[in-house]
Amino acid sequence: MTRTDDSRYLKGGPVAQRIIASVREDAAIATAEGFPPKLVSITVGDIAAVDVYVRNQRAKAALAGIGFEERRFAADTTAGELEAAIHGLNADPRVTGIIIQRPVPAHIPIKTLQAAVHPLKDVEGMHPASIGNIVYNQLDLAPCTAAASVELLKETGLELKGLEVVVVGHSEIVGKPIAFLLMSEGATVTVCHHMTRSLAAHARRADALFVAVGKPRLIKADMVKPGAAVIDIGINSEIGPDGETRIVGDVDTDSVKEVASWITPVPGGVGPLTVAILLRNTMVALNRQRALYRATYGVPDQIAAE
Ligand SMILES: Nc1nc(=O)c2c([nH]1)NC[C@@H]1CN(c3ccc(C(=O)N[C@@H](CCC(=O)O)C(=O)O)cc3)C=[N+]21
Repeated sequence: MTRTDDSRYLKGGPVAQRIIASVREDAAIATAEGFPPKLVSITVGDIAAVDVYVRNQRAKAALAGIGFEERRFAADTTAGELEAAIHGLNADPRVTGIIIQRPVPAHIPIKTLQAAVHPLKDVEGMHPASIGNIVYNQLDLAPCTAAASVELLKETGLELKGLEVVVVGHSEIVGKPIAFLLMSEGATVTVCHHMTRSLAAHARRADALFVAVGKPRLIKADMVKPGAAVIDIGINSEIGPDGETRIVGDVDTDSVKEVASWITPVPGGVGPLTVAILLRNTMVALNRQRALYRATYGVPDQIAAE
């Protein structure tokens, strides 16, 4: 089977546009009903990798009709001060979702911060209660990058039930949630990491290979099964041959695209979809909050009838 280069590329942009268009409709309805969605981003210190993400969040939130507010804290802010700020946002009914941009400075325990976000406002899906939902097969709100990666695999049309999947990288924010999402979809999942003995032997068995470790060109053509789908989640910046800084993933795209049937480009693959999923998660969170509001206060008709 011969395919053009372009048909091998699994691009995130078109899928992201579809999701954002649907979020935009839902956000307009919710706003008209008196529940405007609003996302608050928390950044601690100055990190270039976070800047790109926040810039895209702001732009896409505006497109979708979701309010966006950025709270920037100095690198020497204490964990206590950040927790207090999060508690304030939890209590503010105008705030739908809170996202803590990672990484945070080393003196801040990220898990404590993530756990401080009220589970109903956890649009990142990183609270222990949210991760627990994934384990229990409730998949409507998952960590954004993981959900984006799985969404792109679905674009291939491959049957996930029984699919041999290998995930390289076992981070809490990407690798582990991908493994749980795919297990819930019926895939057979192997998770590899820095202690794995033969990465190549595992990777070569995969019908779908997910890579999220932060090592440029870790995955070469001889580690990929012919016809596989390769989802590259790495974001590494390096100096290109022209002396300019460029972003590359964890996969040696030029060689792997000759072997794989599908490959996500970096940039233009998982990244744009990650932002779209964050906005979709914000609407899921809003709907959960509205359901709780209704359950607590009832609908006007019911109250009048009592
Ligand atoms: N709590 C938390 N959750 C995250 O998911 C998270 C984070 N912190 N910290 C930073 C990293 C990085 N990240 C990106 C997401 C999308 C693009 C993105 O949209 N990239 C586009 C455009 C790049 C560009 O505009 O240059 C692309 O790949 O095509 C980039 C980076 C999420 N992260």
